[in-house]
Amino acid sequence: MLKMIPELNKATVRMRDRGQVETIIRNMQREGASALQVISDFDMTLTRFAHKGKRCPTTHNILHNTNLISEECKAKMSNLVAHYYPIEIDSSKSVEEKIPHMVEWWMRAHDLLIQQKIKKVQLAQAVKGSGAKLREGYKSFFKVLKQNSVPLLIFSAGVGDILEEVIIEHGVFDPNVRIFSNYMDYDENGVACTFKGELIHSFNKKEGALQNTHQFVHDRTNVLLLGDSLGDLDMAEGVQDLKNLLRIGYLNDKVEERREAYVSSYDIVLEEDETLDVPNAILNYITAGEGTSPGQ
Ligand SMILES: Nc1ccn([C@@H]2O[C@H](COP(=O)(O)O)[C@@H](O)[C@H]2O)c(=O)n1
Repeated sequence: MLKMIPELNKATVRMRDRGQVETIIRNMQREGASALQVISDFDMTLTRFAHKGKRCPTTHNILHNTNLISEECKAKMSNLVAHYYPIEIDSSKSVEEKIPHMVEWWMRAHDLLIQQKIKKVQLAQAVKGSGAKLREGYKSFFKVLKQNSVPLLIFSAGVGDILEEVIIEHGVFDPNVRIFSNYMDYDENGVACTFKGELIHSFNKKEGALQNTHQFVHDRTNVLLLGDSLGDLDMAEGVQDLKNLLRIGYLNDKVEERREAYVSSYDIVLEEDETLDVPNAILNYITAGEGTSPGQ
């Protein structure tokens, strides 16, 4: 197997149980593309965490960086990030402790955004040149999924409207891609007036998945899951009759501090890896020879 997927030997890769990873991948390969679906987080998972030493924006930050937002609002949004992001990634706090803070962060940020009277028609232009970058290797990732008709469910606590613009800008909003996220609602003049539906934040994806099982594809029982937070681990909870689940986690920030928690939770951990090399290699392996029996 390792010969077939040499990317698993990259220095950025950590695995708790290499044998188990190999077994899961082999099972998935045996059943092929027709049994597979991919469920992925978006910000800092499909998008880059950093580029040339600079942090890349999340979907919330993209809006922040545009001229659709006043300077006063930008300052307030920055203060929110400075206060709440350290809580989000604090390995000394439990998820239960973090949740009230996350709800507060998202609600305060969404209130600020709605006060800005953002027009839907301005979003595409605003996203262009915002610095949002999908990870290196994204073209191959989206192409292989599209060519093999493998559904990709993007499950994001970001801003869905912005997320869509980012993947449209990159030319990969393909018919097999479905998005489940926080979307804005617009009034009759096309001005954002509220956020629709239940709020999704980084640590309620399990509840979101269980309450929205219709968002998932049910006849594909093998799932490749990609995330960057411990809150992403349960994104496949909405899939019925799940058979094989391989969870790949990007560990982007505070690596030393969070390594243990990530390695004990994700099957494969990618440390400070700005590429999709490993997911791509696994996808290529699974989809290459449906029904064939690959060598070791
Ligand atoms: N006001 C906010 C709120 C959240 N964030 C970040 O966005 C990420 C959520 O999106 P996923 O696609 O990863 O689910 C989250 O991890 C927060 O750090 C933000 O930048 N601004």
